[in-house]
Amino acid sequence: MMADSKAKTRVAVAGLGAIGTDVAKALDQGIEGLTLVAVSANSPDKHRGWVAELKSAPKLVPIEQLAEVADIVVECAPSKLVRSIVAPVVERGKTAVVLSVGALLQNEDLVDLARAHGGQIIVPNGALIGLDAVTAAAVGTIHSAKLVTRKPVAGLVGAPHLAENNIQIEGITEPLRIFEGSARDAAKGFPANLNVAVALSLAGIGPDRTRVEIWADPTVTRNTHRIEVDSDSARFSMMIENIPSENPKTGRITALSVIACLRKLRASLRIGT
Ligand SMILES: NC(=O)C1=CN([C@@H]2O[C@H](COP(=O)(O)OP(=O)(O)OC[C@H]3O[C@@H](n4cnc5c(N)ncnc54)[C@H](O)[C@@H]3O)[C@@H](O)[C@H]2O)C=CC1
Ligand SMILES: O=C([O-])CC(=O)C(=O)O
Repeated sequence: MMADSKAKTRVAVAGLGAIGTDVAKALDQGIEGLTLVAVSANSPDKHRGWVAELKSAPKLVPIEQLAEVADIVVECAPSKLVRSIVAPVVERGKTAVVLSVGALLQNEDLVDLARAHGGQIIVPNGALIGLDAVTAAAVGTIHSAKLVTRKPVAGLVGAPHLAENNIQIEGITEPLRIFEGSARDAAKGFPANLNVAVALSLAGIGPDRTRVEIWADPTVTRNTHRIEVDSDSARFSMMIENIPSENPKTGRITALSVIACLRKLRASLRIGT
């Protein structure tokens, strides 16, 4: 017998930008076992038209209300809002899917909060490749983990690290290494660009031991991430070249990764860790 809508897990999307819009539309198109019940936007009036036309017609509510109406809240908002979106969710023993992973480092107690209340924080692969292999290797011992990111200039402008260190990238004609250091420092210096570094570090050996290099590269049109991991079970390196979405800082595959992650939650066949 088919499960009726009452048996479906209720999902809400916080932030209707490059990622959130695609995720909300995919949920509305149908994901096994899930139903879209609410969305949040900074300027609700801008979104009222298309949201009302969705089959599910989710409510447009402020982020503070999402945890009350949904079982799963997908955070796709600016990183400064992570705490206000995620805390009420995990406090109720519910699930938060977090995209602004970089901000988890300044809000590590959210994980404790989730543990204390039986909630869960899920970090999808997002724009990165290989977190399944990294989490598997981390069951054993990872000796080293490194991320090398190359982005077109448009994917990096405005990052605090550039202003703080007086680094000019507009108009460069050759690749320029603009950062080398830990994932923790990469997240501070590039809060809207380097969620991938923090995701890799949380999957593996943590933000202080995970090394990161960032290049502003006028020769690439894609956000390119290469991970290199050496462990007692395997050595691997993988590269992903992301086509930017309408937000040049965000790869198109990020929203697809969230959709794939949501599909896995209730799918009858689940592939990959
Ligand atoms: N984990 C990963 O691999 C990746 C993570 N990200 C991160 O995911 C987050 C979302 O990324 P994008 O969708 O590209 O950003 P975006 O800037 O396109 O969208 C964010 C949306 O949140 C909205 N917003 C702002 N204040 C709000 C409020 N008070 N209530 C509701 N909505 C509000 C904005 O108006 C905007 O539409 C960012 O923090 C980004 O850094 C981005 C790419 C990859
Ligand atoms: O890590 C991020 O925040 C975004 C990113 O590099 C990408 O989309 O390729």
